[in-house]
Amino acid sequence: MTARYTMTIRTEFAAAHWLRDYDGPCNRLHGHNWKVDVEVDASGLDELGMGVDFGDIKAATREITDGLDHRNLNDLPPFDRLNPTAENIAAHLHGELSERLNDERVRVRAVTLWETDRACVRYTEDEPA
Ligand SMILES: Nc1nc2c(c(=O)[nH]1)N=C([C@H](O)[C@H](O)COP(=O)(O)OP(=O)(O)OP(=O)(O)O)CN2
Ligand SMILES: [Zn+2]
Repeated sequence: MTARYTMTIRTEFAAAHWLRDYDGPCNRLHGHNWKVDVEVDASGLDELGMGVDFGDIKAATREITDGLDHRNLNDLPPFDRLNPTAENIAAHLHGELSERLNDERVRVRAVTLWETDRACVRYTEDEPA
């Protein structure tokens, strides 16, 4: 049996957005306090007995979300061309985090983006066969 450890951190940021071509009030500028849950898998432990230090996951996440905080997402790449839906934001965060954290032992498993307390998207990617 192979051990797998999944670390999860949560952080948040505040940002405005509006949805292009959306038939409803979300096509007007409005804001959310977005919550971000990041799940990271490790296939083993380091010399300290950690999969990945929670602090390292938080630091990598905040490095990205600091650029989104108190901004209008529609003004920022890639959301100046890609609709800033929870789906697209979660996928974007997953890609940016994977570049920072993935290595031979560590994989970003999922990013869950909470748009409100009642609605979230969880983004994952299938491993290539
Ligand atoms: N699958 C998705 N659905 C919706 C998204 C999205 O990103 N992905 N986004 C929105 C809007 O951004 C909107 O701001 C959120 O709307 P809603 O969930 O209706 O938020 P409310 O707080 O108004 O919800 P109530 O629970 O009805 O009060 C819409 N859909
Ligand atoms: Zn919204």
